[in-house]
Amino acid sequence: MDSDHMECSEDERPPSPIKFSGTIKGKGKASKGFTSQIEDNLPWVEKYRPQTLVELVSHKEITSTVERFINEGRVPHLLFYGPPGTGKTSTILACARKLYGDDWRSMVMELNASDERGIDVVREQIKNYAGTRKMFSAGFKLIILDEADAMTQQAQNALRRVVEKYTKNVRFCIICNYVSKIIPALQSRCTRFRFSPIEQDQVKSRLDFIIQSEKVNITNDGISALLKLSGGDMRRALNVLQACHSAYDFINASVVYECTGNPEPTDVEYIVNTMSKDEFSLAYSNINKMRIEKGFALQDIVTELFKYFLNQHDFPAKSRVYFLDKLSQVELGTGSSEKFQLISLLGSYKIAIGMDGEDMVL
Ligand SMILES: Nc1ncnc2c1ncn2[C@@H]1O[C@H](COP(=O)(O)OP(=O)(O)OP(=O)(O)O)[C@@H](O)[C@H]1O
Repeated sequence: MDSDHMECSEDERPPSPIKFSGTIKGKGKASKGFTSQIEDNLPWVEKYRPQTLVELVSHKEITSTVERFINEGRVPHLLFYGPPGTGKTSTILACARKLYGDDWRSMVMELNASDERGIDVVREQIKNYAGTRKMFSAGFKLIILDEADAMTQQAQNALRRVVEKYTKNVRFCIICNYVSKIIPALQSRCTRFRFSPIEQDQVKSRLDFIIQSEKVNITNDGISALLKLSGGDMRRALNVLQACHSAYDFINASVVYECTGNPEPTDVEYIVNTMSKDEFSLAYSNINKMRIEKGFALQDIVTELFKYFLNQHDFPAKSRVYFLDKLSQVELGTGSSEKFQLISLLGSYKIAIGMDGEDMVL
């Protein structure tokens, strides 16, 4: 069965002004016991990683299919793909717990395929691990191969033979963001499951639970901003929430935007205003000044403008299509000078609003 659910989308996030270190301290919890203190210091993504398939708030069709494989004792090699933070690793770890119970760690080997030591080391580890045969309740061991899309074609070809050779006593779960980077021969040996960005209401239900458990003081508009910025990436939602909670006693939308370094809706309005009303060089210096003062990456401005104009139905359709196209070109050009990109963005906007002629239907 092939459960394809979405296209992978690139997700390059800007550096956040308040960096999430993973060692954020709990607030006012010094009197707690040692175990609680360790728990308090855990990143929430780990503290609240679902332990069972039922606890996963999304992709129920995937979890129920995999659960059926486990119950029927017919687990195939698996290929989980999709954008970051959508529960691929959490799902396979929950499967491991279901398969092996409390002893799951001794039955599972987790490898990062992008490991700098290269495929030879990875292959050697797999061989050593897969080659040792034991009797287990499930009858096979599990090897989780994360970030498999970072492997070269050559390495993937080598892996193909390893998968074949040890199928008797090992199941592989290959995890990646971009399935197109996995060679067809490896794909065809696996049952593929596509993890789409998590629905907003599902992210919200998990956030609500954690907000209550951690007694986070957050407004509704703060939660909405979190949902909007996370774009279906649960890891990002939890990391930003924890970073905000550790830095502020009270969280609203502004705090969330400040924490992530993303432009607020009022900033976007300001940018659109100056682009529309001011002449080229003044608009350029206004946006540049704001960008430097507020520490925005140009890519974030581009992303926000893209979302803004996508829904700007008052804007003539022809101009809108032209500008959206130019925005995506600027986005693709990330890495070149931000100054030139901003000039190009502004120039495209001026051309777009100067466009006459018949309108198009979008
Ligand atoms: N469906 C879900 N239900 C509840 N929490 C989730 C879910 N998916 C993800 N999370 C939370 O987000 C964190 C990151 O998820 P996970 O590591 O499973 O993502 P991933 O898809 O493997 O990401 P990547 O591709 O970056 O490795 C988890 O630790 C968990 O806290």
